[in-house]
Amino acid sequence: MSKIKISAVAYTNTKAFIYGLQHSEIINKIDLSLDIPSDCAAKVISGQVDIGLMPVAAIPLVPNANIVADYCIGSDGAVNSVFIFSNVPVEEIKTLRLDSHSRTSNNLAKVLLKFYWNKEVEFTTDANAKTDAIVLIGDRTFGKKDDFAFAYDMGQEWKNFTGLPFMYAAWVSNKEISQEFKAEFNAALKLGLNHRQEVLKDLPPVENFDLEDYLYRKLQFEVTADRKKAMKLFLEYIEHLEKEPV
Ligand SMILES: C=C(O[C@@H]1C=C(C(=O)O)C=C[C@H]1O)C(=O)O
Repeated sequence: MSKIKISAVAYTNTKAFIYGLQHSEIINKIDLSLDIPSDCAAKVISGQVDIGLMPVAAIPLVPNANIVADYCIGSDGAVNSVFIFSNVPVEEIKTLRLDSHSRTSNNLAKVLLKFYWNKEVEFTTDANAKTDAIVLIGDRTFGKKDDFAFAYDMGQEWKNFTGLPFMYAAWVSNKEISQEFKAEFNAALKLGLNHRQEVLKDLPPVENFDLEDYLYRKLQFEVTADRKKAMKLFLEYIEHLEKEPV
């Protein structure tokens, strides 16, 4: 039987899931690659893999997309790894550099700036551009909050805006996946979440960053009804962004 190809995120937020997959029988039935989120998205969209930990903003681009697991990368309020870092308060941001690793958080920044903060901002993907503010996600943000005059946690800002939790990435397939495999996959992800203490033991400490708080409290991993509602609302806002004349 050919193996199911899976692309997972290479960040700390996904370590418990990886632990679960690696400590379950399912590891022999999958081809696992670890990628930055934007590459996860590209691989699921192109069909290079069958399942990916897909940035939710890019789910509409996946042919035959299906969420295949009960677990995700989410938060309810602050997540502590998805930021707008800025030299000026948000009211004064005129230019913002997006993060090439991201699909969801770049769009979340656009949605929040336009619909919550009512700001027209110029966005760039040019890594060398000098801007008032930047989007930064994942491990590269750990312990960096104090390096900037302003750090806006976008999980918290989304909660302030909508009252809802958030879902950054979900396990999405681009083809029919058997119930049997889905059940085994879910069980493996759950096993990983139940072994977060082991995961923590293997992580090198990070200055100015509480990894335990991150893995147990800031990150929330369940695909709940409210998180699905948030995803739907977020995707609607993204559509409105795209319909705006430039
Ligand atoms: C919480 C996070 O969630 C993520 C953010 C993503 C994005 O912005 O596209 C995609 C996957 C997740 O890794 C994070 O990376 O810090």
